[in-house]
Amino acid sequence: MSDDWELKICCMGAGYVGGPTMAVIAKRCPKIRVCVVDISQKQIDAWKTDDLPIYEPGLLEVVQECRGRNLFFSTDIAAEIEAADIIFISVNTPTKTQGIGAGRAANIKNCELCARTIADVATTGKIVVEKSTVPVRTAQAIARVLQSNEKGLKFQVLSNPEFLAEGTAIADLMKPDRVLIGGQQSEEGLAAAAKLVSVYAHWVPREQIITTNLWSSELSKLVANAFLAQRVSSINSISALCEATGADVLEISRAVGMDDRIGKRFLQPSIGFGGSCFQKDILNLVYLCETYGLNECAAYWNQVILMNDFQKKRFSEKIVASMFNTVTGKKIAMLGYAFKKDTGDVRETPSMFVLRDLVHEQAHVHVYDPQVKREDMWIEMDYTCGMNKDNTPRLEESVVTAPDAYAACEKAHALLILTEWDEFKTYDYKKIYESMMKPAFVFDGRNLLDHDALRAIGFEVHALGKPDPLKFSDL
Ligand SMILES: NC(=O)c1ccc[n+]([C@@H]2O[C@H](COP(=O)([O-])OP(=O)(O)OC[C@H]3O[C@@H](n4cnc5c(N)ncnc54)[C@H](O)[C@@H]3O)[C@@H](O)[C@H]2O)c1
Ligand SMILES: O=c1ccn([C@@H]2O[C@H](COP(=O)(O)OP(=O)(O)O[C@H]3O[C@H](CO)[C@@H](O)[C@H](O)[C@H]3O)[C@@H](O)[C@H]2O)c(=O)[nH]1
Repeated sequence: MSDDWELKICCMGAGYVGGPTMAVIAKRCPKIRVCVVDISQKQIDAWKTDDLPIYEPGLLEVVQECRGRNLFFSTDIAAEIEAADIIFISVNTPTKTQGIGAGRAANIKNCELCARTIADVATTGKIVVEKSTVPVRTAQAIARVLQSNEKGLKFQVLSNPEFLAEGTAIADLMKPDRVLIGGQQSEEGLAAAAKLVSVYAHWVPREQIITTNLWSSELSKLVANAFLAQRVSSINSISALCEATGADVLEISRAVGMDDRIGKRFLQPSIGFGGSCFQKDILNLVYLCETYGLNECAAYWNQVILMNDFQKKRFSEKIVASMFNTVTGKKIAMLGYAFKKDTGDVRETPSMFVLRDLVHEQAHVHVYDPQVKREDMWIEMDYTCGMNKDNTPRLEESVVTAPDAYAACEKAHALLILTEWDEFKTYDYKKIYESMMKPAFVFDGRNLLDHDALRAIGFEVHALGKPDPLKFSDL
C-alpha cells in the first residue's frame, strides 16, 4: 500500500449507497484511497467481479476504472478502520419490525454496531460520517458510543446524507444538486466538516456543498424524501379523481407543473411509490413527530403513506373489476417488477402488492422484468408481505418468471405495465395482441404506452388517471 495517499477513506456497508458513492469518490479523487468493507463475504466477493451485486447504469465502468487503483473491497473491517482518516457508515437502517416503535421507527442498530466496532479497533482518532439515513439526533448516540472508548481517542461525527436515486445513481453522484454536510459547530467540528468538504470539492462546485449543524442535516434527508413522496401521493390521488370525472391526469401534471413554483418533476402518476426509502423515511418522520408529541404533524405525513396504500389497492381492484370480477385461473402477464426502471431492486416495489392480490384471486401470473431475479422476489415478498412457499403453497407455482415479454403475454387475458422500462415501448403489440386471449386487456400503471394505437389494434386499455373513452366523451 502506497503511503502517498492524500487521504484514506473506509466505508462500512457495500450496498446500493456505499458501493456507487465510494466508486464515484475514487473516480473523482485518484489520490484518495477508498476501501469499502462489509460483514457479508458474498457481497464483497461480488464487488470484486464484473457481476456486481447491484445493477446501476454506468456503475461497472466506474468500478472497472478504479478497482485495484484506489478503490478496494474487503471484509477485513478492523484493518481498514485502522488505516482510514475518514470512515463512512453506510449500512441499512430498516424500519423496526419488533419492540417499541415497530412498523415505524428506524432501526439504527447497524449504525451503533459500526460505531462500537470503530471504538474497539481504532488506535487513532477518526472522522466518522453518517451516510445512512437516520432519525434526527442519531449523531449524538454515535458520538457517545465512540467517546466511550477506553483509549482516550477523540472522534468527530459528521452527517452527510445521500440523495442519489436508484437507476440514476452514477449521474446523481457525478453531478449532485447539492452535497449536505452537518457537523458540530465547534473548532474541531468545523475542521472535520472542512476536510469532508475538500473531498467533494474535487468535483462538486463549492456553492453546491452546504454545511449546516448536525440536526438540520439529519432531518433534511427525511424531509426531502417526505416532500418527494408527497408529490407522488398528491398526483396519484388526482389520478383517481380523473378516472371518476373524465379529466386526464397527464394533462393536469403538465398544466400544474408549468407553474415554476410547483415544478414539473415528480408529478408522474403510478401504481404507488416503492423502493427502500420513501415509506421507511416517512414512517421515521411520523414516529419522530409522535415522539415529540406533534400528533397533527405525524397524521399529516402519515397520510402520504395511506394514499400510497390506497393507490396500490385501487390498481388491483380495477384489474379484477374490469375482467368481469374474476381472474381465477386466468393467465395475467406482468411487465416490470422492479420499483422503477433501470434497477433490479424490488424492495417495497408496488408490483409485489399487485402480485400478492392476484395470487389471492388465484390468477396465474407470468412476470417479465429485464433485471429482477426470481429469488429476490421471494425474499422481499416474505420480508414485506409475510408470504412464502410454506404459508402460501400456491405462491411459487402460480407465478412464472418469463424469459421475455412475448412469452409472458402468450395466451394471457391481460397485460399489466408496472415498471416504466424503455424496452416496453418498443414491442410489436400487434403480434402480442394476436397471441393473447380475447378480449385482450391492457392495464397501464405507468402511462407508458400509446393507448390510441393499442385501441386501434383491438386492446381494451385501462390507463391510470386517463379518461375511459367508452365511459366519457367531450361535450
Ligand atoms: N438505496 C438508496 O437509494 C439510498 C439512497 C440514499 C440513502 N439511502 C440510505 O443509505 C443507507 C444504506 O442503504 P442501502 O440501500 O445501501 O442498503 P443496503 O442494504 O443495500 O446495504 C447495506 C450494507 O451494509 C452492510 N452492513 C450491515 N451492517 C454492517 C456492519 N456492521 N458493518 C459493515 N457492513 C454492514 C450490509 O451487509 C449491506 O451490504 C440506508 O440508511 C438508506 O436509507 C439509501
Ligand atoms: O413522478 C414520480 C416519481 C417517482 N415515482 C415513484 O417513486 C418511487 C421512488 O422513485 P425515486 O425517488 O426516483 O427513486 P429512489 O431510488 O427511491 O430515490 C428516492 O429515495 C432515495 C433514498 O433515500 C433518495 O436518496 C432519492 O433522492 C429519492 O428520490 C418509485 O417507485 C417511482 O416509480 C412516481 O410514481 N412518480
